[in-house]
Amino acid sequence: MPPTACPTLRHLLFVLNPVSGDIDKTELEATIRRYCRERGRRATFFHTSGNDDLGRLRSHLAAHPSDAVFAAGGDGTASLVAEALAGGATPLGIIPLGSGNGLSKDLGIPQEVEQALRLTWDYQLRIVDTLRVGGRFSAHLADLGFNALVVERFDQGGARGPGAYVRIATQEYVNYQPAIYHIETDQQTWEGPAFMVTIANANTFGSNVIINPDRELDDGQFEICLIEPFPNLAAPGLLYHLYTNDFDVSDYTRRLSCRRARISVPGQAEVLVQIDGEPCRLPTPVEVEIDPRSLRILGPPASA
Ligand SMILES: Nc1ncnc2c1ncn2[C@@H]1O[C@H](COP(=O)(O)OP(=O)(O)OP(=O)(O)O)[C@@H](O)[C@H]1O
Repeated sequence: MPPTACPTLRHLLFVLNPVSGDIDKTELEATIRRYCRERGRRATFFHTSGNDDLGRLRSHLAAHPSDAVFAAGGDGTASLVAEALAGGATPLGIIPLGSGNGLSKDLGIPQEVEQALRLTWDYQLRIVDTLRVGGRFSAHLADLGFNALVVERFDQGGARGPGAYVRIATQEYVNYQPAIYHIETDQQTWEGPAFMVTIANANTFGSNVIINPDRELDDGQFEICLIEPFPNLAAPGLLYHLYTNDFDVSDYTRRLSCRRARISVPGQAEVLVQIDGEPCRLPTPVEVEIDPRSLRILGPPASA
């Protein structure tokens, strides 16, 4: 018998992104249907179109309430469903199908479909913070600078997967010019050049780079994680620290913990930002604020 905090989820909506990942979605739909039927659950489906999905999903949820909504796609689909559910009582589940799947990894959600589907009946409910970055919703990580540029190029290109990301990152690194940032938080002010500026509600990118170690999705604060310009010779050491949970050890990193921040780039009226894996251009200054405990998420049970 599950604890009362985790009621049985009978009607599950799956939001499917037909173009994410390399998996046949017709077969996936049949797998989900069968899995749920065998366990006495009802599965229904909503397909994203790439056009006003947030508005369409909100209308669908208002007309057809369900006990949980699973995002079956990459980080963009997880963030879309998270935004539609934020502030409400219906929890988000994630079936990771994208290239990175950062939010699902941060939550410890299994990366294999049948294992992730276990969360339809065996889960722990988490209530996490979300962010507003320049008025846009973010559940996971947003950034300005180098990674935002790589994500934009990746988005514009046809190739998917971690290999394509690494190839683009290597090409862009050669001529990359760090910008100057002016950052005011509710705690402090910092100004200087930065290779990248990450606005982190969570810990880890889909690439497994740990940009914000030892912080929680539900700690009521976020971090601005700065990587300052570094000489080429320092790159391997820096990467090593980023992959080994040692962000603060490097000479080229610093973190600002806060609840509110304003980020400007002197001389620039707008700036490229990636938010939960999707690139966009935002007017400066970019205002960031936290919405504490605003999203319910199905994570693996503590015993998993
Ligand atoms: N039917 C569709 N046709 C074209 N694009 C779509 C469709 N549905 C969603 N999209 C677009 O897919 C993007 C989100 O993709 P998502 O992040 O879920 O998967 P992915 O890109 O494969 O994963 P990752 O970001 O991990 O590489 C959004 O830009 C969205 O507009």
